[in-house]
Amino acid sequence: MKLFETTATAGHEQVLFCNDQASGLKAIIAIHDSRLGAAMGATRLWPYESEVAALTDALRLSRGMTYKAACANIPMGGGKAVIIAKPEQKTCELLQAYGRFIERLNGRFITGQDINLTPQDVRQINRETKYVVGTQEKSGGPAPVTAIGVLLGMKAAAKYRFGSDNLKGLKVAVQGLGNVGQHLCDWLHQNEVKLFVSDINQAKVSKVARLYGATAVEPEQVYGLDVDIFAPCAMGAILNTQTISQMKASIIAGSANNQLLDEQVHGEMLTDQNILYCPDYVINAGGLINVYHELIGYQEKKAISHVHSIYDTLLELFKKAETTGMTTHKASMQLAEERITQAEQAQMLVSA
Ligand SMILES: NC(=O)c1ccc[n+]([C@@H]2O[C@H](COP(=O)([O-])OP(=O)(O)OC[C@H]3O[C@@H](n4cnc5c(N)ncnc54)[C@H](O)[C@@H]3O)[C@@H](O)[C@H]2O)c1
Ligand SMILES: N[C@@H](Cc1c[nH]c2ccccc12)C(=O)O
Repeated sequence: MKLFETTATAGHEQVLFCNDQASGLKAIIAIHDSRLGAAMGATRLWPYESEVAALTDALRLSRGMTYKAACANIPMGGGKAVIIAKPEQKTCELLQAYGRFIERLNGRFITGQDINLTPQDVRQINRETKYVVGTQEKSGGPAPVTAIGVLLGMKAAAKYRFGSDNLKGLKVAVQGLGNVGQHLCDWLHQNEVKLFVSDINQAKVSKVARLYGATAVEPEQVYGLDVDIFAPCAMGAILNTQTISQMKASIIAGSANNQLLDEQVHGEMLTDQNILYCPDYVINAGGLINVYHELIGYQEKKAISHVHSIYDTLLELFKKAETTGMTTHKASMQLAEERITQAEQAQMLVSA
């Protein structure tokens, strides 16, 4: 892998490889763009099969965070960190060593909880650095608010595609019943949708099926279901040639990051199949919005009202994509770039 070429192509500013021999920590912190402010991005712990896979994940996710912040009108940059480890290799020493690396960045990178980190783990990191947001004690954890954003995004898509944002009676399939997925199912149940759910964890499927009268579906069957909306809330790269070719849904609206395996190829494939795709970093920005509000003095009402902007942003993007003929993904990238340039110019005017 050509490191400088790869990182420069996607516009990354800085990538840090963190080694701590004593605790065995191996982490990568990717700062994609800090033109508008410190780079924000949660930390994921994952037993990557190779270092290249870890770096690739950090690079893709950090770039997504820049676009997520820009589309949500958050004056911050984008970053992401990955710790290469199995969950059972997590120790207090390892997390604290990681915290010291964050602290040394002196506020250039602000992080928090992502996959395989618990609130207790974040507390360990927090012992060594103040640059942590999204804890239970502060804004209360991002997942419930992410789910609200996804629900609003789904409503915007239904409005655009079906003429009404009332979801009642629509068939919705949710893939992944984790922190976000379960909150989303609760909202969807309240909105009287016909719910189909899948997860690789059978206990979660049984719980959600029982709570909300949802129909349980085998993980591999979720793509071909005859539903109106597909909500991917598990892992990335699930929108690929094999899965898209099975799809009957008219709308894709879910929380997972990096849903498109190949942004261009699979973005276009969705358009060709007349499937309205809600760009992941636009619809799943609720969590980022919520933790960002900690930095400006957290008030729940203000944070939720900010999350409501996801609805209008998506409607704007759907229109832009339709009138220009570009994919919704491309339209959202353009919107992000435009907002970053505008905000940068405004900052230059203020400092001149
Ligand atoms: N938590 C947030 O606030 C937030 C914000 C933005 C984006 N996201 C993204 O949303 C997704 C879900 O986040 P989360 O916090 O709920 O994670 P989570 O780890 O709590 O839940 C993920 C769920 O997906 C299931 N899963 C894994 N592989 C699967 C498969 N092949 N088929 C079906 N289910 C599978 C897991 O068993 C788990 O229940 C992730 O991609 C995450 O990056 C989360
Ligand atoms: N992980 C979330 C947002 C998030 C949660 N906690 C954080 C802490 C810092 C920065 C971002 C976050 C996302 O992908 O959007």
